[in-house]
Amino acid sequence: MGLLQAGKWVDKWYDTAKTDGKFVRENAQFRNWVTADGSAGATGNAGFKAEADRYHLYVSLACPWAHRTLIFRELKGLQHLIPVTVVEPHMLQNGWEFAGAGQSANAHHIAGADADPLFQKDFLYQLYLEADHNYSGRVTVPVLWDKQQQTIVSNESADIIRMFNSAFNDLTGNTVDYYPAHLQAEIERWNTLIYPNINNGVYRAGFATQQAAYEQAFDDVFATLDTLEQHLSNQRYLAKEQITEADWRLFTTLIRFDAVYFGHFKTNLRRISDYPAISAYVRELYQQPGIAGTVNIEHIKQHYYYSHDSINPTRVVPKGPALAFDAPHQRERVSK
Ligand SMILES: N[C@@H](CCC(=O)N[C@@H](CS)C(=O)NCC(=O)O)C(=O)O
Repeated sequence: MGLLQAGKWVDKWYDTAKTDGKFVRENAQFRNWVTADGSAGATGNAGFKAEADRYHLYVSLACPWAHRTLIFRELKGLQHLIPVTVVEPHMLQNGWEFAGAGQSANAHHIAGADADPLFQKDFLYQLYLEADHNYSGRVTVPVLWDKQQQTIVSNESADIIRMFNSAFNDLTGNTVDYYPAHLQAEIERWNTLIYPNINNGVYRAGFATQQAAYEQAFDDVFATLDTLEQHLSNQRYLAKEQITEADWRLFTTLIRFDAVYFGHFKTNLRRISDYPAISAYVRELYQQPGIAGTVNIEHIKQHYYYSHDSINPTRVVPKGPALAFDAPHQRERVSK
């Protein structure tokens, strides 16, 4: 694990020395937007028009942030417009790597990872350098690449799913809206609760290097899960009557929770399977068309347990737990 400093790869772990052992996530730096007509989006530059055979998505199947973008690619019928490349789950001294030549010592090829079809790179950091040869910062997935301008459109999943939600509608004819105007305030309210306390909350617990920082994150995670359990006991989805962006953003953390966060990140007060409403809600989302195919528990477990050797130095990957996301959910019984 490492980062780029003025275009040079440096192998070092997160620095929590200056933050009392707290993990502080760095902001994504490529923040352009694909739009229907190529006009500028909320941030970044204009010039990224929604077109077929122009954009390429790089993801890890292990990563909850990248997972959001894969889900929206499915839900919005973008599979034929935006090809996807999956990195190896083991993220080691060279960061994320592609299948094929040049693997780091210790890295094993895991089924389902791809070579880089655009540049035949070995490592994801080399793709970042194609976009900016002087880049300084973390090298993260997801990456939405523009083959025309030969640059990264965005490496921020929250933005990429909003682009996928609407920018390509004229090309796909798929107008299902996961961020509808009348629910936006409520979606934002949920995102504001769930991002720091759940999505990033499990990371704050897992990457904390001091007891107090860990315990604060742990308490935030379980206080918020209690709030969610109560809400989802009476409401089928987060924002009223329909599945929205807020549900999918929550889903990618919940689906990983019992397999990795409970053990590896020590968020172990309760499992998701101990929460009746939340666990049925996860099963309902998992059983939506196209979603099960985006969930790869093997990549998820291999990534976390094998890559983070400061947390799990033996790199032994657990066999369990048994998971039953296909079991009946019976969420139609919950009033909307
Ligand atoms: N803000 C980014 C965060 C992405 C992110 O942190 N991805 C992780 C994998 S789950 C990563 O690539 N980490 C590598 C690193 O931090 O060096 C997003 O949501 O897109």
